[in-house]
Amino acid sequence: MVSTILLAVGLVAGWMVYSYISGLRRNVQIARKTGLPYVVYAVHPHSFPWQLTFWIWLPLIKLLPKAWWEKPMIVLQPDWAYNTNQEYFDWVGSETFILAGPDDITLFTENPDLVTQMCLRREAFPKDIARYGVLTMFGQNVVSTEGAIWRMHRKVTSSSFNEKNAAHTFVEAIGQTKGMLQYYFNGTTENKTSTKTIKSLEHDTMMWALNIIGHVGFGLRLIWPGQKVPDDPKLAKYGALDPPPGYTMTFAESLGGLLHRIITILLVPNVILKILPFHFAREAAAAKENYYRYMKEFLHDKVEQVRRGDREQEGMDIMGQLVRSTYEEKAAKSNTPKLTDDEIISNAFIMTLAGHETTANILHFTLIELANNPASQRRLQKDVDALFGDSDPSTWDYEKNVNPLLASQIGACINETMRMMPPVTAIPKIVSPTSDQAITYEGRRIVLPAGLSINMVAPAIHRNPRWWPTKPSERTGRPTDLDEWIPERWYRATAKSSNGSDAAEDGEDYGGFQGSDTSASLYRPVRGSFVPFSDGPRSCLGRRIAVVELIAALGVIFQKYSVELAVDEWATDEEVKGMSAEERRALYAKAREKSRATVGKASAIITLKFNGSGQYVPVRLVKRGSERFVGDQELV
Ligand code: HEM
Repeated sequence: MVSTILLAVGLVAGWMVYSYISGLRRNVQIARKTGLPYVVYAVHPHSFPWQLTFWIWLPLIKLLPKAWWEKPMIVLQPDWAYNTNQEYFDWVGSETFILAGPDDITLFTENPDLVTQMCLRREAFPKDIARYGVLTMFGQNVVSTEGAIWRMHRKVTSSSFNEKNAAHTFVEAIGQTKGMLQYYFNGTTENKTSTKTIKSLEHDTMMWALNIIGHVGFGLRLIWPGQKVPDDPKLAKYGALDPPPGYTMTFAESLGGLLHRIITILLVPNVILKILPFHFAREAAAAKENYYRYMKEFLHDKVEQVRRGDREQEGMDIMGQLVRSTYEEKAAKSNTPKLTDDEIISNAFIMTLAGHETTANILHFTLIELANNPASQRRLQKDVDALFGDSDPSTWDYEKNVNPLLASQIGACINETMRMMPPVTAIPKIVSPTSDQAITYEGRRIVLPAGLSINMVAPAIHRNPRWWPTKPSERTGRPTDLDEWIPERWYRATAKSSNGSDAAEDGEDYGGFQGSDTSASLYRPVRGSFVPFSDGPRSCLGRRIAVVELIAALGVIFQKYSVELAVDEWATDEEVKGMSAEERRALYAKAREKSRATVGKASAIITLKFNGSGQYVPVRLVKRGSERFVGDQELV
């Protein structure tokens, strides 16, 4: 008996060693055959065992002499792309390389030409949808599918993304930003010169973006604390600040909980989560149950509305579009593939998620960076004054103002935040599983094997000094200023030379906004070197909506207010009042140093943010003219 067990254990161990060695050999051969630079690792950073246990191994590896691990270990760390940017590519000495491990092999690139080829040739380089399993908890959707199924999801979802709805979004974003200001100033912005210290900016910008997409996308009226709940009982259910009867969470809480615990929810079935003796597990299960129930009822109401032939008068009515594609009489009778109820809910979920977290992160980081960079903030206010003067934001006209806003310091700041902190840090593609694909790289023809994983490393692409105009940093003395948030770089002249990409669009209309992501009056990056929204057929469907929300919010906030870092950690308000200019300058420098360090610790769980890690940058909104720090040109 014992010998049988020993034999079985020996066989399993032998098989594991054999698979490990043969897997590693095979992947190294594949990497070598491409002719691209490659690195070999005993463990692949994307492998499941490593992702689960890296926190045990990394400190142990660090016990070895630093020279052995310092550079090679970069790529094994989560968020290396954001935390170390160019460093690993510099160490490998190439803008593109292959990492071969025993159980996986991936091509990493920060080369704009390659990025463009891979984004535009959708069938040759489809999306690596296996990486999006996390977003399919309710069913398949436009983000998580490929091929013919994706076309069906895209066709149904894209029709709402037009300029009429962008204009509607502009108005709603103005209203929600006013709501946020009222909330910060406890109901009245009239006589107060400053808010209290705000520690919840990440949460509040999420709420701002959720309220906008909730209304524009789904016709829901989500509100700020202190605002009136809508009279319509159906709408009141989603906007309520306390859970309505039959629910244990508000709609916003259920979505927030779902996003906060998304990995737990994906890995552990709800029946188990519910019986686990941990608060976070029960909270995760409750969030999923509550959200699913809200959406089921919402779906049910929409189906009834569609059957009655009613249509929303304004807004994108994303749920209506989804429901009509399946339930409208004509669609119901046809034999074309249709979305199931769970796929409708899944698409609604993904639109809500994609439509709020990303945009919120950009507003959050832009506000922090404007507080860190008072001169840039003053320039932004000058542009807002020139565009709008004292006029009431409710009278601002979308068509007249959208291009001037995008061409102003507001556009420059948004671009700069998306360059430095792209919400989606890794854009995953794969070489078509059915055939090898040739690419042109640095003038050479390279053949990539079918099925190879590809990772486009957005933060590195955005900071690559070969493709971005740069100069030595005035602040740090480093040879490039690309690791610093400097919106003024967007006023540099656009270089005539391109990266010579010969990749062409396939000419098909995949819906959504067709124009450029950045203003023609600002610096135009080489194609493929600025991809916060990706590029080509699978690029972001909501990019116009996102940018419109952001320009509206920054316009409204900075017309009347400035944003400053709070310094409570070092000095009371009374102490600040008594300080000399020199002392205030030193104090603000300390706050800026801490703020920059905190922003540097952001991590990418779905999108780049603080991810509930307890980190925050404290700020205050101050009426213009009453600033303690940022209004003083001599100071900063
Ligand atoms: C600053 C804000 C935003 C950023 C940086 C951003 C970024 C991105 C990126 C990089 C992708 C491609 C992901 C990939 O290929 O793996 C994407 C896809 C997508 N985004 Fe956004 N996004 C933003 C806002 C929005 C908004 C507001 C919406 C909707 C209201 C939205 C809806 C979508 C959808 C539906 C897709 C999938 C498109 C497809 O695969 O056909 N996004 N986004």
